[in-house]
Amino acid sequence: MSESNVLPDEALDIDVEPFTGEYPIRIHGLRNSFGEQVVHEGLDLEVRKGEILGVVGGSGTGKSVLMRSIIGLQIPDEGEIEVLGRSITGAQDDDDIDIRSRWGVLFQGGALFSTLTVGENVEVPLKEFFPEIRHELRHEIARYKVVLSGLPESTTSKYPSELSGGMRKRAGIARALALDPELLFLDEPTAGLDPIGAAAFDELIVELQATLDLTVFLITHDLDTLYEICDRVAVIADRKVIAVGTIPELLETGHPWIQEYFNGPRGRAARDTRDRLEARGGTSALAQEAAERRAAATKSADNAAHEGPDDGANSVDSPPAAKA
Ligand SMILES: Nc1ncnc2c1ncn2[C@@H]1O[C@H](COP(=O)(O)OP(=O)(O)OP(=O)(O)O)[C@@H](O)[C@H]1O
Repeated sequence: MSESNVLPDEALDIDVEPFTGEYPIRIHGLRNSFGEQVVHEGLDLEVRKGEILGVVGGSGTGKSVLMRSIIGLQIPDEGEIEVLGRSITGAQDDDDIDIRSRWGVLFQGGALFSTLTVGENVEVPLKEFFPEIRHELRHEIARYKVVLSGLPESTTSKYPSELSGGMRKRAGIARALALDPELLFLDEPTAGLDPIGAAAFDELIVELQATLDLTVFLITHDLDTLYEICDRVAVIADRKVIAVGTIPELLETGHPWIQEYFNGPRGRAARDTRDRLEARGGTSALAQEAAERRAAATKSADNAAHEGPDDGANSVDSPPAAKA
């Protein structure tokens, strides 16, 4: 990293005590509905500090709605959501320190502003929450976040349309990290990426989690991601979280959807790769082999479906299939 990427310690010297409790996200008795359709009913979930929690469930089971509820974009019918020790459901607009500055979000499509450069996109939350930061420092922070997300520094001045799907996801991560968040929300981050890009993105998430001490809420259909980087997995079915734990713990529940999801052919393949490579050691080797297996899966899926991958904007995969 160049000298210019080193930030002064006081760059984002915001007067907020980091959360020190055990569960930065607590949800109790959540109910969400759209007209007649009840999406969640009596949903409970606790996310542990410092974990990467994978969130899985069939298509339309309400994973994204759950994420939107946690970050205050969806007002629930009932229930209590506490984030970083503060009630989201009871939050007031004029709360002194805006809780939204303490999380970063990567939405499914990346949701970058197409008319802004990558650097300007990263600067958007900085301008919103810290308008007093002088613009040179803001540019510097943006450049730093771009590099932190594994992109060349030159990407800062590029427009989203000039980037590959994988680069756009990384740019989305750079923006999600703009405010040095404690929580990172990712909605299907590897969907639409090529297999090697998906494996590299998994590695990025692990690195960021470890170096920035993040708690990560990760919605995914990608079995490799679940096996390789998630500490625990929460399964949504029947309008609630039916189980949460490590994958071996989930398998002990005997729930048919869980069995089919993790013990189907793709689930077994993901697990075998993980086991083999753990025995050998080394996450890079693991990522490489998983990438090769993903490439093979992609090829066979492409042959079967005769469909090309999209640009990642709205890619949704049906469980129990692994991400193609
Ligand atoms: N704004 C909305 N208005 C009406 N219905 C909605 C709205 N948002 C979500 N829904 C419905 O809520 C249900 C859950 O949607 P959600 O996007 O959370 O599913 P999901 O589990 O993330 O699915 P997928 O895995 O396919 O992305 C769906 O049936 C969806 O149509």
